Amino acid sequence: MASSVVETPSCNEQRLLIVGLGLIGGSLAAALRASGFNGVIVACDPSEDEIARGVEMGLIDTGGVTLADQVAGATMIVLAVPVLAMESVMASLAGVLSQAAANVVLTDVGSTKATIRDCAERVFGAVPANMVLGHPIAGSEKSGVAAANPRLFADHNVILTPEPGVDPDAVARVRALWQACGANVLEMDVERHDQVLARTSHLPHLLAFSLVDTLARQDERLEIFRYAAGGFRDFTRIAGSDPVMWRDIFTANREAVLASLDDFEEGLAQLRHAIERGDSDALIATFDRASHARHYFDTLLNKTSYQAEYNMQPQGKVTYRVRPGGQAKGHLRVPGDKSMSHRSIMLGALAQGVTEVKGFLEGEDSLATLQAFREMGVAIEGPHQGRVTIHGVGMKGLKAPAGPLYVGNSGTAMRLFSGLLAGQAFDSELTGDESLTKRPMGRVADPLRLMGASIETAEGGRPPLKIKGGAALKGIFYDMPMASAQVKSCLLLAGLYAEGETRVREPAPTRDHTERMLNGFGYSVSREGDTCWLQGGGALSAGPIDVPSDISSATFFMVAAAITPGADITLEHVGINPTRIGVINILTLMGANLELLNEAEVGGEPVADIRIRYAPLKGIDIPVDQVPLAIDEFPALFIAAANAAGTTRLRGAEELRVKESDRIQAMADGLAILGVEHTVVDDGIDIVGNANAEVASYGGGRVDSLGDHRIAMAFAIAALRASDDIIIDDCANVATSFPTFVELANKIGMGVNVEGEND
Ligand SMILES: O=C(O)C1=C[C@@H](OP(=O)(O)O)[C@@H](O)[C@H](O)C1
Ligand SMILES: C=C(OP(=O)(O)O)C(=O)O
Repeated sequence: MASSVVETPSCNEQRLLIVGLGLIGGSLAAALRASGFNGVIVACDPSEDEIARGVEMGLIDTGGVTLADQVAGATMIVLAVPVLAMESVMASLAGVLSQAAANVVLTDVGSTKATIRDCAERVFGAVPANMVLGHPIAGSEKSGVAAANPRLFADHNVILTPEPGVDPDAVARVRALWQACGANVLEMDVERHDQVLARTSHLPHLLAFSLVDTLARQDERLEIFRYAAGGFRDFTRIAGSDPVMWRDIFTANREAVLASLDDFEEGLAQLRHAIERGDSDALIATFDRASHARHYFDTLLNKTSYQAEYNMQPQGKVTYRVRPGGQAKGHLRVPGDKSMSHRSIMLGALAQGVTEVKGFLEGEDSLATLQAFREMGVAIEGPHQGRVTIHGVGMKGLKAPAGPLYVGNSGTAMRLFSGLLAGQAFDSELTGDESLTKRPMGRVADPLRLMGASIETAEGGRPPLKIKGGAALKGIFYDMPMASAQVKSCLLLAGLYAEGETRVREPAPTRDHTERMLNGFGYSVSREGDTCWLQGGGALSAGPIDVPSDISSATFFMVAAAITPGADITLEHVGINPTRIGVINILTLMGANLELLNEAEVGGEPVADIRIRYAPLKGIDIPVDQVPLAIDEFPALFIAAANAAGTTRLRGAEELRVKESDRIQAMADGLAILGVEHTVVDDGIDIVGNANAEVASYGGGRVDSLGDHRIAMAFAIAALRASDDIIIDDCANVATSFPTFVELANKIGMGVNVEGEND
């Protein structure tokens, strides 16, 4: 991997004047000095002692107490005085500014921006074109120049809030000033800045001041402080901050702080009420939500979350570089089934009682579903190593979420949620990531409307979905135009809330986890032939759920073994529900050596260990009735086809075009790069395989997964039989369904390297 040297941007001001030599002003001087700044640094402060200390510490060249004496020749002036002193300092400055350099730029470090903009307007008539308001988000409970710290701004954010008419060159120079101190510089408008800061900084300071003051006023204060341990210390460190500065901030940012205090008081009142009532579910729900949010915040800070990675690298620039060849050997347990993981949370939340789930998939898709229920007031503990405890709220116990529910990359979640939310008393909105935003939702919105739901979609029936609460749903008979378990499940979930019977006919069998799990929760779902139905108005009762390993994830290793001479892989405890085993049937038809061992039934779902050893494959016409039973497995099966003797033909698979990507085209594009002969048709593809075990089946090259997890993993497996490296772009989404894929791939003897954008 190439290493990259990041150079610290330099600040080229000739003479910097810092007005107010406290912690921030002093640290700015210290940071500039440490960066090798070549200009002169002067300071003005009402305290002669502070100036003398600044000189003695080597932070400033010179300084004094009168602004008029310091301003001559300044190319940049930084106002680092308390917020409420800002206006008088600006007024003094206005009188002497003509002595500064002709190209002087003014900036400030005030923690509130609307008041400072108002001061500038009063003093100068308007914010001058050479004035860039700014705020370094860094501080310390210490004050005074003696506490100056050259690293105070390193890796911290500095928010600039330039007015629309400000000179872009002035903005660039202030940006360079802070970048030289190691800060990340952002821009936003004044109002947004003040709201954000009220919530993230001012409110926590207010609470810390208040808590310490309340305790300190109680009689046994000495006793209390003597015993005060970690919790008190962690929560109240910032109560030691400069009182004058904070008085000024709360005076200046009054409106935004009061609004955030209102929200906080409401939350606190709810907690108080829960404690009074002894409502342990409400307490767990709040604490779990907060604890999860706090951990998520940590992953954002440490940049370990897929979401963070994805947000910070908008093109999802995680690349796999997979070495050609390698082995496929070992015993593996792939993570829990994604379809069942979503459903376990949904039904557990609506049940009476506590549902214990084991084997839950800790992938981004099912975690997003879990979080969405927390946002609707459901107490959920975990996941801890696949274990989740859901404190069901009953069919009518969900609460209106505070904002849109974000379901990430998951079509399953959005479609199942739409049915479930159509039956609620409250309005809701469903949003997702960029890929999900392109997927068709008319297939659920249309039949839900027939049931009486009121749903708005974006143009072309795409997300977001806005669902009106309080609709009186009526059961319908729906003859599905496509074989989709998501549409069927959506309607069954809406049917729980509908009057009468909801019946769904499917044109071909699709996965039946919703029906099985509803039955497992004591809610009767009937089936006759291709039609299933339920009566609305019943209740669910909680019970344990054992989620088996996901056959869709296991597929990548089944194909790995099927194409690699000498391979022998056993996949443990895999779900082999008859509506999911298309991949087993298709690989067997192609000649794969595949055995099911230790067959058993857990929680209403059949499971087995799957052992697969290398045997030469042959091309086949894939039976059309197997298509819905293997719908997510085709990207991997295309790689099997590329290694089989002769042609494999797939038809009747137009649904592949509306998954996380157009999977027919995405695979065809990648196969073309590897040099695999193929022909694309509307509803399928013909792939001509190379099946000589002695030589590689195709070349290497760089393919684009288009952010689709299954495309990424399919091409990774393909490398086992390639002649050269396969480099796969845009792989961050593998974390949605199979977070441990790379680890397991390397465990069986493949060589997958994960490269980030800067490698
Ligand atoms: O119901 C489910 O959990 C799923 C159904 C299938 O989608 P369709 O119903 O759109 O075929 C499948 O592709 C998806 O990964 C999961
Ligand atoms: C199609 C898939 O999932 P979803 O529809 O839930 O996004 C998949 O996992 O392959």
